[in-house]
Amino acid sequence: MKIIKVADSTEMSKTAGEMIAEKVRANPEIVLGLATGGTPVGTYQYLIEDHRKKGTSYSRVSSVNLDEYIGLPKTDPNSYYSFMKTNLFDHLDINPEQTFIPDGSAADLEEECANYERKIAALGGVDLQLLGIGRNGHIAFNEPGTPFESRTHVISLAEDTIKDNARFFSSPEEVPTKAITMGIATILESKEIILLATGKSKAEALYSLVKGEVTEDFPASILQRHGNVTIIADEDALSLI
Ligand SMILES: O=P(O)(O)OC[C@H]1O[C@](O)(CO)[C@@H](O)[C@@H]1O
Repeated sequence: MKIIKVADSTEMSKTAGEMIAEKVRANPEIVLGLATGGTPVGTYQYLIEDHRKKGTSYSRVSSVNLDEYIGLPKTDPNSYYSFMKTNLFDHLDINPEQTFIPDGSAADLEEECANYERKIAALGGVDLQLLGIGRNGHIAFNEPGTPFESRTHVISLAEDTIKDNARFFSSPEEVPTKAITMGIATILESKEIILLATGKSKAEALYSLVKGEVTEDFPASILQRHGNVTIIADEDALSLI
């Protein structure tokens, strides 16, 4: 694993944004795997600025998102569909029909999971996957205990995750308790992974990710077995390493 230590979240966003924009310019048909949460927002702002100033084009890029809440309509500001439109897609020249997010309102969720896997396969897999990390070690919404061989599936969110994500909602009771998430095996098939983290609250998680035992109790630990992972994190998040 390659670790890039930066001063703060602004520098992290710039470093990650530059890497991603460069890869898009090198391969205009790249398949990007995209993440939500607070951490990647600055990176998306960098990509938008780079698109405006340098003209990096996303017209032939495809994207697949990691996860989506179940039970929120797409139009809800807290759905990841809305998050991606607001924070990224509406500001790029990406074709909305080439952006894929699991449908958390699908009538048949199992079928939706199988369809999502088929979509990723039809795109030829993910070239570059952006990841955040939960304090409990989740990647996407793969909570502790999720099998490493899992593919896109429905998951019940851990109490910790509901508490952590309550900051985006008016109250913890409004946080959905279930989600569709790409599986761990699905994520591991990405050709390249960039994981972002900032702040002291992620320091223990980064320690376990880099130095801990590879165990399903800490899903992100499996990244030790992937051959092309770059962690971009600030000094606080890397303070235990
Ligand atoms: O970036 P944040 O908001 O700390 O979230 C970390 C992780 O948690 C999630 O938001 C899911 O809870 C992921 O999408 C993200 O990678």
